[in-house]
Amino acid sequence: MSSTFSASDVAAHKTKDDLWIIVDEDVYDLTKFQDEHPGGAKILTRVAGKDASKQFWKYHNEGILKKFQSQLQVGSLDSKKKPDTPPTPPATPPQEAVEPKAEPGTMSVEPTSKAAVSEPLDAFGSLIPYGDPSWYQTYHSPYYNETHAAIRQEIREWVETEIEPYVNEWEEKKQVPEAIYKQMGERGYLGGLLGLHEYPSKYSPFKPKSVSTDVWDHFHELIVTDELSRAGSGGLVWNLIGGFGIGCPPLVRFGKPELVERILPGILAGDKRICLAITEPDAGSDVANLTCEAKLSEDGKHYIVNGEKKWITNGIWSDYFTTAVRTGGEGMNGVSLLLIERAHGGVSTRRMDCQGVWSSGTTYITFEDTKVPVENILGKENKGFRAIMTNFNHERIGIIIQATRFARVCYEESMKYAHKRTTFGKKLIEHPVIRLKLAHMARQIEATQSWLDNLVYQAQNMDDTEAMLKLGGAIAGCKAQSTQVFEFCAREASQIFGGLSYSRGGQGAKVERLYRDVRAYAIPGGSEEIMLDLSIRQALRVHKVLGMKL
Ligand code: HEM
Repeated sequence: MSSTFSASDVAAHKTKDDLWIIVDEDVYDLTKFQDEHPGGAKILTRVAGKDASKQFWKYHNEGILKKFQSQLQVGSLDSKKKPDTPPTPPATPPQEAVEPKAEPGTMSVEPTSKAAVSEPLDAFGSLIPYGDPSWYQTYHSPYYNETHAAIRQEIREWVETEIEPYVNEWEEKKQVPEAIYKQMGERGYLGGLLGLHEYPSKYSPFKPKSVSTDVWDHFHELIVTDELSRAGSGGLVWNLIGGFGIGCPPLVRFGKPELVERILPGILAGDKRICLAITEPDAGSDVANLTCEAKLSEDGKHYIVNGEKKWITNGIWSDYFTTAVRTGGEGMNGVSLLLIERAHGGVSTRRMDCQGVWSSGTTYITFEDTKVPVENILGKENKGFRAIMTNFNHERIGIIIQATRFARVCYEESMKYAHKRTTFGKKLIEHPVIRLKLAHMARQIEATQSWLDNLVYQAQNMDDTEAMLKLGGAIAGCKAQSTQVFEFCAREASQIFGGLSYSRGGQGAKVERLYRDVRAYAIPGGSEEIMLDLSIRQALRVHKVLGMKL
């Protein structure tokens, strides 16, 4: 935007038929827009020709400007400085600035050894305390390095410009544009979201731009999911990675080489979609009891599949279905995993209307005499249960990452709003009752993040079998922890936003939406009740083997 104006130039456009305003030294022509302005036209005429920054920020958040800027901005004030790189606080504060004084009741302790101390990274993001994980905010971390910072920067830029401003619209339409999913492939992100120890370069036609695939690890994967979640929409995240993140890993791990070579590159490029079909109308967390049957044809070349699947994320858009079927007798030893292709025929999908995650495409599927070649089996016949269990850890880690970031979004939005909104003559942040709410949110978010980071580090350093056995319990416990924290934060944020989070859209949009998304996290992937019980049972089983003494 090259045109520059003086404040008096703008002041000349002060009528309903010629209505300009200034927001943060940028000039907007609202003449045509005023009649479609959701806040009304009259309120705009009151600030016509003037600097309306204060009024603007009272009623809107950043996303609005990003969305409308290209359409409405006509220039900037001549007083506006050219943008230069924003000053970032140094990662290590200068020596003289550090004068820690112990608060009453605290102790000042000298570090005893510097051997294990990693250098903190430069500051990134808003620096709202606890608004991002601590490694974003110049604190030390044993897990994150410059390559993690690079992928974080790349995704945040993409999400803030091309996704976040449009999320409300997409959610109402219950669909994310296909182009966004395609970009997930073209940006090389899909290949990095499989929970593998190595990036599958051989099969991925595209690679991430800012990080070499040689160093790609579980923390890069965590960051992709985490930064996507900052858009504050479970529907968006599940649309993009919900089906893929749980449906594709079993294909990669257990599929026959010819099958993997034939279909994986198209999936990783973002051209084809895959989902995981396990849950049935009568079998949710109780996987061993599923009834969808796959009978071997007389010539032994095909399975004939009949049955129903329910609450399947992305099913309506999927080309491939990683499906749990009964190939043998009752219980877990009669279950197999089969890669069913829509092209096999006999596959019907219909959208289900749900409380939350609207743009995720929750689906009811029926298989009627679907003829699947035996080559499409994933792993061995009747040994599918183990594959499903291995997959659960990856799925649950994904849920923990998302739920923890959503809790943080609720907290961050509340913190920003508490600095804007005045009640009873004081900003909300000046009321102790509001600070108490924020404190209870922050302490739980930080505790969950630390547990999550530790679990990801463990998973990174264990092989799949060890991780499945040793981490299964803790991941289940952390899943329940993260969804309860998410639920708590969504509730508290909603109380802070009041009516703004009861109506849809506007400043409370993220909080309103996330509040509706809570159950989509607390129930699937193992309900909280089952997760908590498993967290103890599984840990006891493992620690008995480790030599537990009671
Ligand atoms: C670039 C200029 C502006 C744009 C693009 C814009 C856009 C919007 C949009 C999209 C909404 C719907 C709510 C949301 O999604 O956040 C809205 C609501 C509103 N706007 Fe604006 N607006 C602009 C300027 C202003 C100004 C200068 C004022 C005040 C003087 C104002 C007052 C309001 C009010 C009161 C609401 C309703 C808020 C609510 O429902 O709580 N807007 N605006």
